[in-house]
Amino acid sequence: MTVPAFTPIRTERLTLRPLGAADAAELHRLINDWDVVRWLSRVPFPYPRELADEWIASTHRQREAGEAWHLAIVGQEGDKEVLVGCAGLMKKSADEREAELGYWVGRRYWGHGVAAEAAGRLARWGLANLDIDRVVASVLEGNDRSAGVLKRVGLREVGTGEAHFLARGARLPVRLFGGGREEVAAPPAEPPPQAAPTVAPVLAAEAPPGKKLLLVAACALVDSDGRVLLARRPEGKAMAGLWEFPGGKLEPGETPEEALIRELKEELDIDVSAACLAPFTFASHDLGHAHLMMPLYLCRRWDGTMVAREGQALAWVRPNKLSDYAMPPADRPLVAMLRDFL
Ligand SMILES: Nc1nc2c([nH]c(=O)n2[C@H]2C[C@H](O)[C@@H](COP(=O)(O)OP(=O)(O)OP(=O)(O)O)O2)c(=O)[nH]1
Repeated sequence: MTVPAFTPIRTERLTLRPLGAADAAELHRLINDWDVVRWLSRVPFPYPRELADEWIASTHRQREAGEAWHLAIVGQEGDKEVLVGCAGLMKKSADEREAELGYWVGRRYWGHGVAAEAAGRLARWGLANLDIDRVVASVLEGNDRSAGVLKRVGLREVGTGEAHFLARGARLPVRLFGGGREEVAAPPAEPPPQAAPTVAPVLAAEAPPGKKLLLVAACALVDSDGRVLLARRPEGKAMAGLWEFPGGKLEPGETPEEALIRELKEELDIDVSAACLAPFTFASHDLGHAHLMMPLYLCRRWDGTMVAREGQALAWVRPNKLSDYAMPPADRPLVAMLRDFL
């Protein structure tokens, strides 16, 4: 199996990238510090220098096996790249749909929000790109700084437990945290500007009662082998990491067919004519904040070479394998209908 090269993950100030042999000396210098190690469960103290080399090599094997993604947190000092700490996501097994988030930051970089920036981005990246639905973490009782980081990432405290702490040679109480896509969403956006008090009652009176109807047009593209195209919702969108039928929201004044022709061009660079869009079925689903009404079309003919223009992962899937892909809840009945029809 070939594992694609890992594309570094960037935040405003930091880069998360695989560790290399050249990081070992600095990693050792940062982690061989009781104030760092005393909060970490799987790290010995003192930390032998050779362990840094061994551990870095093991991170590559674990990533290739699809079990763990341990990454260097790297910052900039002037024009120099500096190792700041490490962050990782670990699965108990490759087919597990949950990953444990862990991180540490070298003492000299404390107090700058580095851990929350790196751990938050890694958690969102994991939910969008690994086949997981939940991120969990634990912190040693008394480590309030780390509990604060997890809360800023969006994880909720869900209970207590115990874990073995290697450097302390004991089982100790931990606080447990967890969260899914909803909780670990993108950082809160700027609050919308407050409407002037004189205007607000007028707006309220004009707002239609009931839930907003969200109109989305979607398409099952079917190739000559009878496989269906699924696209993965990218990081930053709601339900990131779930697989969906290409498509999108109707813009004002658009028909569903027009919206689909536009979306298929924008997302996949293909040209589709309205005559090739066959109405198939629809989804009607409560999204909480709105009600989704989504016609699903079938399309077997298009022009142009398909390109994932938004960097989204694509998969051509046999109808009987569609249910192996995690999809938004609204799509579940559609999958069953497609399987029966195709
Ligand atoms: N395209 C598509 N959307 C789906 C599917 N299932 C499902 O629940 N949805 C929901 C997810 C979103 O709430 C909504 C689509 O909105 P979106 O944000 O992806 O639409 P868009 O492409 O216009 O995106 P944007 O420009 O607003 O970012 O429909 C599906 O199979 N395909």
